[in-house]
Amino acid sequence: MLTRRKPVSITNAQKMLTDLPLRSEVEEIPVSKANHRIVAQDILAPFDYPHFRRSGYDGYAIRSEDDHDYPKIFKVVGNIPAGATFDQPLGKNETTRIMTGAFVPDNAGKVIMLEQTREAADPQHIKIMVPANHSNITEKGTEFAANDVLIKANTELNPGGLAILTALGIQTVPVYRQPKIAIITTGTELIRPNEKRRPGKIYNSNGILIENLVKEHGGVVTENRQLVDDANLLKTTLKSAIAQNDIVITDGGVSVGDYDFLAVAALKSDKLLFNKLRMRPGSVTTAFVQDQTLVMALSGNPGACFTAFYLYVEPLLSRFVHRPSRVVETTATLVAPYHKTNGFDRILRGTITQNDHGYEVVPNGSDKSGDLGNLQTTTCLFEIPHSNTPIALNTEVKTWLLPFK
Ligand SMILES: Nc1nc2c(c(=O)[nH]1)N[C@H]1C(S)=C(S)[C@@H](COP(=O)(O)OP(=O)(O)OC[C@H]3O[C@@H](n4cnc5c(N)ncnc54)[C@H](O)[C@@H]3O)O[C@H]1N2
Ligand code: MOO
Repeated sequence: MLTRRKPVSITNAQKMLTDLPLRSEVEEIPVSKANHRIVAQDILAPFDYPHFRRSGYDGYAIRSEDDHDYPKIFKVVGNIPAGATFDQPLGKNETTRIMTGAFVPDNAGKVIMLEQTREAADPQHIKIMVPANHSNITEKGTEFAANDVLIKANTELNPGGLAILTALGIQTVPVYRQPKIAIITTGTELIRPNEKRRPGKIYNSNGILIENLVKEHGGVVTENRQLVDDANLLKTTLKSAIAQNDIVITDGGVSVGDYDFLAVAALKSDKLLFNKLRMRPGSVTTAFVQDQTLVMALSGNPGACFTAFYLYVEPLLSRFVHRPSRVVETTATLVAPYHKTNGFDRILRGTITQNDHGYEVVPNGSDKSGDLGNLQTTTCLFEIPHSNTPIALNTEVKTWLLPFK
């Protein structure tokens, strides 16, 4: 029997998901594996950085009190390559040859660059021609004092951050655990890429779409199953995916058809959040909680699947790791005509450009739920609000900028 569904606005659906608690946890992982992970607490410097005085140039280290009356001959009492140390204090008008990055003797106050020196008659001596304007020494603790914050909590690490941690001798870092995501695509019409094309069958494009969207946004895909439409098979697959993952994403079988078994699972679930949205494409997007695990049931239509991923799933993946959503909501001026009217808010795949006045948006080809030709080139989604009359040109429309585009 057909059950009437209660349509929910995009904003309300997003709020229902935002209010849902997620199982965020912290784990300690090697810094070498932490690129793009979100740091779970302030990371403090374990020591002053640099932790010894370092020469900024290849040259000669001298005492500050000898730094006058040039040109002047100094006695060379040592040679300090990078990586070595030098314990003996410099005496009056004594110097040591020193290389960039090398340990500066404790009582040296300056490094004179090689270019400002000349060989003396005696190889044990060097002639320094002019004074240096700067000490040319990087003092201990110049960049960080011990206990300074190196990386703030909730920061996404990047290669630069990994370098900072490594320079400070930090080998592991506490980060938010990545959400474990199971993907279940459904449909007896689906075939795999290596299968022969035949009438009635289509290649499963949403499976690879969702898997890579999830990975791009920091989820770990634990399984990506493709099921024929079979109520029992779905039931057992769903049960095991729910038990082992933080979020389960399903695709297809969520409308009102004879084989739409996900729609049935949603109605029987512990908590149905929504199974009809006031938006198109993606009106059938459904969310429910079963055994404390969220199931996001996306439409089988590729355009709807793509749209709903960005509006509902990406924010969940970001929130799981305490990162702001990468789908940035803004407004843009609609600068191409759009004549269709809709009872539901229509979300168009668009192309965004920025000029001195702000963003401008135009539809990027088809707005059809079942079309996928524009998924590669779409840079934003934007909303044509429901109305009986066509939207006027140059109206400001709600727009979501898509990441990785
Ligand atoms: N009587 C009604 N029929 C439909 C309604 C309705 O309200 N009443 N809603 C329509 C809308 S809107 C949508 S959207 C679709 C949603 O259907 P489902 O989410 O249940 O998805 P399916 O029926 O399984 O498939 C829809 C479409 O997408 C193709 N598909 C499915 N899986 C994949 C995949 N992995 N990769 C690529 N393409 C896929 C599938 O073959 C269908 O063509 O329902 C309308 N019907
Ligand atoms: O719900 Mo469908 O995705 O509008 O076309």
